[in-house]
Amino acid sequence: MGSNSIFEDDVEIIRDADLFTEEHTPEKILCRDDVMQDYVNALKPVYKGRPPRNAFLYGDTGVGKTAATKYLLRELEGDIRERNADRGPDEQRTFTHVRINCQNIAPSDGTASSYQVAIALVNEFRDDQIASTGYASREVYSMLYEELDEIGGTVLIVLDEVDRVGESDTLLYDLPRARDIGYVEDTRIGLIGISNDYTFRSNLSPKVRDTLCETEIKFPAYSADELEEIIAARANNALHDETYDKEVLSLCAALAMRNSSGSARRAMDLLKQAAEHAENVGNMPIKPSDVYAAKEELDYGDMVESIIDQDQHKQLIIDAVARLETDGRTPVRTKAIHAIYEQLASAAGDDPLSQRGMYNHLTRLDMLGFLQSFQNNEGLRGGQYNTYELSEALTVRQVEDAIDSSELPTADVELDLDSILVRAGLSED
Ligand SMILES: Nc1ncnc2c1ncn2[C@@H]1O[C@H](COP(=O)(O)OP(=O)(O)OP(=O)(O)O)[C@@H](O)[C@H]1O
Repeated sequence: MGSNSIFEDDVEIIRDADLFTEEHTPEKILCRDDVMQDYVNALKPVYKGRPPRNAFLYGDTGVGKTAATKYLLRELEGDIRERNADRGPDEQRTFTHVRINCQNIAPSDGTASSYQVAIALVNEFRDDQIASTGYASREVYSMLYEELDEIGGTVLIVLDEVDRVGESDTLLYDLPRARDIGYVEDTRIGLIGISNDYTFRSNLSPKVRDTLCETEIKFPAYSADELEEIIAARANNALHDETYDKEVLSLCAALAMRNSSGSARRAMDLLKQAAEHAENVGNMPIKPSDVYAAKEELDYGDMVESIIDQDQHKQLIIDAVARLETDGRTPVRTKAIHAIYEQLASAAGDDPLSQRGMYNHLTRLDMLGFLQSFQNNEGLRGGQYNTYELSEALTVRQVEDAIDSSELPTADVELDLDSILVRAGLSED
């Protein structure tokens, strides 16, 4: 059944790519027995038709918080449905759950307000969506409680990345109390907050903390063996038989352990990317070299992403240093970086920061590992000064990719570095 399509590979390794997506909920949650038992206990009241408990789940990225939540909510829903099937109309239990990722509704460099979370929740419940601005807060909250009241039974609201909910955490306080306060009559509301920010809990106002953290469940990082077990189970369904061996799985687990502090997501991404790499180059089975290539590709993308996550000033400074680097002028002094940065900021329609203002960002970029600094000492005459270049972890191409992908209009701006530097009173060298 061969195909002549140019899109066909000689070898096919991936059987079901959907199993590698974030949307996929695993059939089983492996290696999490203790945690799962605590979580099951926290959800039992819902099954029994009692007032729900609120819960706060925390742990590093990729340790199964979301997967465990999606899995248990699915189980809970199924078990309640089964239970209802055996009971009469008076004994039916209604259970509804929604999950919002607060990161998706927060602006890129800020936090989501209670107002924005409320709008997102209203839109989860309604077919006719409301706009994200233009309503008075009171109006939005009353729409939300109206919707919740109409649903009845128990409603569990899962707020993933709950640390992205900002200072005004009214909603986190009000939602679990809605019935006591009288905002809703019949519906019982439970809140599940998920976070990988350890400081978030202690920053909550005490009254919110006491409610949300009624049950706290800590998800520890996985060991390399656990990571291997988790990806082996996924590989079993997602990849064709005999396209991979234990060595490849161990390598993915070890690299995820070493570079990404026990993240199952990283181990999974490495395996998927290695499988794709093997298909592209025609390796069968997957080789360790495919895994290393996958690691390179993922690291490359991570760095680009983390530049995109920086605020505009920092992106422009990195862009300025990259341009100086392309021109062979790095390591370079602050004044020269500022001269180029100033032009880029103006081109981007930004008010350029003063050299001093920019310097704070520059030292931060050095600390964050985007830039590398050198201390120079020219004695009494020259004094002490720093010079900068892109850090070893960062290439000019990555910076260009990041600037291209972010919404900065400077990607196409050509600068004549020579004349800018001369104008700034900086000689050629
Ligand atoms: N114990 C497990 N068994 C099976 N799959 C798992 C397990 N833990 C994690 N995974 C898988 O690893 C990936 C990352 O897990 P998940 O999204 O649950 O992490 P998280 O802790 O919620 O991370 P984040 O804080 O970044 O959202 C998902 O593809 C998930 O299916």
